[in-house]
Amino acid sequence: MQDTEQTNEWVNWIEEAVDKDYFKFYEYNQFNNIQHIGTGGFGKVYRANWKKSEKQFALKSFFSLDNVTVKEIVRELKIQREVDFHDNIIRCYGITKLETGIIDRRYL
Ligand SMILES: Nc1ncnc2c1ncn2[C@@H]1O[C@H](COP(=O)(O)OP(=O)(O)OP(=O)(O)O)[C@@H](O)[C@H]1O
Repeated sequence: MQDTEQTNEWVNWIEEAVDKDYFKFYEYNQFNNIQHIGTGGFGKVYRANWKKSEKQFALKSFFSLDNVTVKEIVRELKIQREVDFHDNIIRCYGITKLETGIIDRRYL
C-alpha cells in the first residue's frame, strides 16, 4: 500500500475513534502559550496552556502518521492503560488537530 493511502487509513481510524468518543477531542485553538520543549524520535513536543487556564498540557506532534509511528502510539497507549494507577505516569488526555490547509492536517 502506498504511504498516502496508509496515512489516509490511519487518519480515518483516528477520526472514527474521536466520533465514537474513544478519545476526547480538544480544539487546537483552545490551546495557547505553545512552546517547543523537546524532540523525540517520532516528533516534536510542545507545552501549552488550555483555555487560558493554569493547566498545562504536553502536546506531542508526529513527523508523519506512517505505520511505524501509529504502532508506537498504540504501543504507548496500551502501556499507559496498564500502569495508569501510578502518580508518576502521565496520561493521555486526548487528541487535537492542527489544520494548516484544506488537506494538510496534523494530529497531536
Ligand atoms: N509530558 C511531558 N512533559 C514534559 N516534557 C515532555 C513530555 N513528553 C515529552 N517531553 C519532552 O520531549 C522530549 C521528547 O519526548 P518524546 O516522548 O517524543 O520522545 P522520547 O520518549 O524522549 O524518545 P522516543 O521518541 O525515542 O521514544 C522528551 O525527552 C522530553 O524532554
